[in-house]
Amino acid sequence: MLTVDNINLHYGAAQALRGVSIEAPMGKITCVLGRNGVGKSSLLRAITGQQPISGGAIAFNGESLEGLAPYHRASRGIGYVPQGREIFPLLTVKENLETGFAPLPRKERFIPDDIFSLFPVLSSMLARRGGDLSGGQQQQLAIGRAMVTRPRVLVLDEPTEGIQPSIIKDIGRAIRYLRDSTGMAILLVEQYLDFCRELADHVYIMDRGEIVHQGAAETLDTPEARRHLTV
Ligand SMILES: Nc1ncnc2c1ncn2[C@@H]1O[C@H](COP(=O)(O)OP(=O)(O)OP(=O)(O)O)[C@@H](O)[C@H]1O
Repeated sequence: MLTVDNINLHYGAAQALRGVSIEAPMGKITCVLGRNGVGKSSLLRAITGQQPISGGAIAFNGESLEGLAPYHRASRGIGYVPQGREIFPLLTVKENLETGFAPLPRKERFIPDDIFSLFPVLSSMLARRGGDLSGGQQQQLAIGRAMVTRPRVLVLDEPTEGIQPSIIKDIGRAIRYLRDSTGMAILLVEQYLDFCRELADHVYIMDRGEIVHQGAAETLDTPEARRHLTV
């Protein structure tokens, strides 16, 4: 499992994470909910190594990730779907998927077929430029690109942001399939409560840089949980 233990994160003098601890077990979907600006992306940037932490520890299956660059964390099996997708607009869909080869040994440098079964639209658009895809198609491409790296932990930053309902359903289905077929740990941060309630095995709520609630998905319906999620 992925373990985040009591981490702090600062941007200069401003503290974005305060003593955050979460666990993302293998074969489970763990969801971190919170309003804008509470520190959800900072948590994922700490896990993927994009942003250094100023206290605490992050480990995968008991091995510390401390000091490892994002590239090395990807080789250890941490796959990342960043907020806003970060598709390369001038590369084709196929080339975007192939950027996921970077952390892989040579014999694993191929695109797994299940990406195209999950997201058939990608197979019909392999030669199209990433920048010409719709937002929903780009999100599917970003998840596909992370799958190319054969992650053991998949970390997703607001996968439903700006996406139409039918594609949100496809993305939810894909995330469930990945949990059930590969047994990977899935950690996603979201503002969209219904998406998390349907998908998550375990939820955390963040508020102002801290974890303020945790429990099964059904506990999101308690007044105390709601209070942290309403503006
Ligand atoms: N590069 C940065 N430099 C300085 N402050 C930052 C930086 N990135 C984020 N912050 C601040 O840290 C806090 C947490 O931001 P973060 O992006 O982690 O929140 P979030 O919950 O992901 O929000 P959103 O849902 O809007 O993406 C915010 O107050 C934000 O302004």
